[in-house]
Amino acid sequence: MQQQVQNIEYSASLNPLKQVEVTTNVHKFGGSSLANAQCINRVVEIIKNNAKLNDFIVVSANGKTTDQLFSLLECVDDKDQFTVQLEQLKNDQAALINELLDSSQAAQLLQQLDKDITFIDVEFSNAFTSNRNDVLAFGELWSARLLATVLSHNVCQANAIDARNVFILDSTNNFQLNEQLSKQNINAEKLANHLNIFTGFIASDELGNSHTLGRNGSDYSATIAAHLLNAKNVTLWTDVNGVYSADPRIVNTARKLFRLENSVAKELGRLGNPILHANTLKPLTTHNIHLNVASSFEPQDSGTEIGAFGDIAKSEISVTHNNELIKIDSDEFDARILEQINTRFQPIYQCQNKTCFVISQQFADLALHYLQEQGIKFSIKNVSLIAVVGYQIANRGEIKARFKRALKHTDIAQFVGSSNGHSLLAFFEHESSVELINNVHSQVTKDSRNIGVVIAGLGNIGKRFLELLPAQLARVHALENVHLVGLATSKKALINTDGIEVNQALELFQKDGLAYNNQLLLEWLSHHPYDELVLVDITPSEQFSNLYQAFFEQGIHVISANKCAGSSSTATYNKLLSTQQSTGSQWLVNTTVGAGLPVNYAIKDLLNSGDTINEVAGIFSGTLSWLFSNFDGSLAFSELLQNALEQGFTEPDPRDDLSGLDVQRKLLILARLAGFELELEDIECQNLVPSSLINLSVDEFLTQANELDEYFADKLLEAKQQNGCLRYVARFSKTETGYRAKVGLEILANAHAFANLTPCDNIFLLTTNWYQDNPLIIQGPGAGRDVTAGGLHSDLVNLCRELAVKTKEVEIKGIN
Ligand SMILES: NC(=O)C1=CN([C@@H]2O[C@H](COP(=O)(O)OP(=O)(O)OC[C@H]3O[C@@H](n4cnc5c(N)ncnc54)[C@H](OP(=O)(O)O)[C@@H]3O)[C@@H](O)[C@H]2O)C=CC1
Ligand SMILES: N[C@@H](CC=O)C(=O)O
Repeated sequence: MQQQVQNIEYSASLNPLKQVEVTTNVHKFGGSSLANAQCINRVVEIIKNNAKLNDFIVVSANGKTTDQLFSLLECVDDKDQFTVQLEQLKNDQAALINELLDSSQAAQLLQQLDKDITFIDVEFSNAFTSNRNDVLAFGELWSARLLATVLSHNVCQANAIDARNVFILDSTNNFQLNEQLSKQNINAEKLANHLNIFTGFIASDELGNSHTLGRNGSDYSATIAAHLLNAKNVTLWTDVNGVYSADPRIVNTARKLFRLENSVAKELGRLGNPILHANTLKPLTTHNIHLNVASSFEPQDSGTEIGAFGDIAKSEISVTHNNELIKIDSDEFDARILEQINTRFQPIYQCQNKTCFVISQQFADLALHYLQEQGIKFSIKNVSLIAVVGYQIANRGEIKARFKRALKHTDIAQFVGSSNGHSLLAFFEHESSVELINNVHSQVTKDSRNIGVVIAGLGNIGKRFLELLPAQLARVHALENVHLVGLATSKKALINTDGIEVNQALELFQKDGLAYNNQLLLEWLSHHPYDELVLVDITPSEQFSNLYQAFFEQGIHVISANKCAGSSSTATYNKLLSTQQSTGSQWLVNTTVGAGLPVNYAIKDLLNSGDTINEVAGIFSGTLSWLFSNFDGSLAFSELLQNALEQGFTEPDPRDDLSGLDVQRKLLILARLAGFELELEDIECQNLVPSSLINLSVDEFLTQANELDEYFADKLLEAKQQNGCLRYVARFSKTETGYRAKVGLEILANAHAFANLTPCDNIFLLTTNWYQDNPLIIQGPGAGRDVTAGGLHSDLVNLCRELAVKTKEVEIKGIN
């Protein structure tokens, strides 16, 4: 059982790193989630992993129990049938109890079950005249008692509560909930340091009569309980894994909506969404309760969170349809009748001149009966609806235009914006076809995928990347739905699921960033609310690169400037590649070699075109290129090194350049891209750092860097004596038996192609089958803030372009 040892928990919604006060949470499990012993065991696991003591667990009746009870009530004139069905019901319940508990644990529940079955039998003899709801209540009662007993024996103390002792409906006021009394009751009934298992669906009035809360009443029970308990979160654990941008059984490109603004969710419920029900959402208005829809069959999946959010969540658009509506027309409606219609039949639409309204067919009989009773003359028509729903969508001209475009070839009876502005409604006098619904969905949601970006590393290159981000987001169409949602350095992180204002990102990071650890970061990343999440790694950290495996497992995309993962061991690297490919994550590494130069892209293109890479050679270090191009003896080598550091060319620790490690890593990355399998140690490497400087801190090394001067002065003299120059060269070539790979200092003739570079330039010579006598050359600045940050932006744009054309079909699990 997950007990909060300290009195803190982490906010799941906006800033996951922020500690918030512990509050009561409510979890609701529907009938299909509790259908059999296996399902109940799964629910116990979910409770262990997601609930804490003092939380409320609201349960529906197991599986089809409510249907069985309804069926018994129908048997009023058929004793034989009643007896058979009652026996079946008893056996089913007893079997469930016996499967989940040993005989001593089960005894009391079985005894209680016998009593309940006798009660139903007696009620049958009375023709169920007065206590129908008492019979129906057994479904939830049995479910709550069983779960409480299983939890008590296996997890922690649990207490079953009969909601009829809590929720009191006022029979003198349209059976509205008596909030004050119900609040007192819930506080009196709950037990501290227990899990409180609460029956959904049922309530009673002040006279003690049982009532049910109607279709999907248990969801409603959960949100009422949350409201009375001042709970912050309600999770509806159900058989679907969230709310989609359209019914995924019909639209297989529907997107899961990870977050839905309260008012939009209510609108979906009002229009007949099969998961969100208008009543369930009613209690959410009063305080800031977040409602989560999650799957008990796939509890690790992020579901849909409903609450108060910022602009990113508010931009979500969905399409809902309803073929089971009737339109009632009359010119005899007066204010009193309209008020009754509004309170009793939840109209989806009412015409402006008040001569018609549209209601769900489930209310049709009641509504028609009511109008007849009132002597109103009216006509009715079956109609259907396709609605586009989103925050203040009625005011979004471009969506309205796209919706209309999708309906171009269809007869529309009415096209209106809802009075609350959150939906555009098109009514038809025929059923909406699957094709039409798909067409509307693809037209109105076509670029609504949200991409979150997290930047790790805000140093030399990271800061420049961030500086360039606002202009890129404003300028590049492919980045239209890209949102900066996280920033991290080694010490602190800022995550804001609602988006971090890009123009003030660094200030916000300084002000609001919080200490974090990788575990916390991974937890958030595994439940992020975006269609796609991109992590831009601009750290030099091997430890951070060890998280890639987890990122790829979560389907997160990575853009690396960090070279560690690309040059890790073959086993690690291959595992990363295979995970990345299996989950569809993208891994872009262009800046790991040559900064912004497109050498990685060039190698990939050559291979794609059927060519073979036979040799890669060149100057791969911007720092060493700059140093050796400028080193003519007029300044000490260590002075030049300091200068290269200040210009942002070097690694955070310049010994990674001087030791050859940086070049060795780059050669390995390119060789792997070219299709060779080798380890870093397979590349011979000349280390230019003397042993006296190896074990120092970076600061100590820089202070003592003049120890390098004599060695390099001698080397320069040697080169001059040979009429040559010093260059640190990388060479890889395919041989008959495998390959040869080395990086090291060479004296080159002054006329050599590698000798005549602009300081800091890299040069890559690619010798291939097709570029044999005249190798392909890529040359240009190979290090520095602008070119590297620019290269990372190029990767981001390329990635977003790929993601824009990615189609993801919904896998329907659990939806029936
Ligand atoms: N300079 C260049 O031209 C090029 C550089 N690169 C690569 O870019 C990367 C960054 O270089 P540069 O900006 O110069 O480095 P800096 O040292 O200037 O900045 C590094 C940043 O990474 C952060 N960081 C370090 N470790 C971690 C960690 N474990 N988790 C999260 N954040 C961490 C640091 O945070 P803190 O401040 O808290 O330590 C700092 O913000 C390197 O991998 C480098 O090889 C690639 C191509 C070209
Ligand atoms: N320190 C590196 C930076 C780019 O990778 C270099 O100098 O090339």
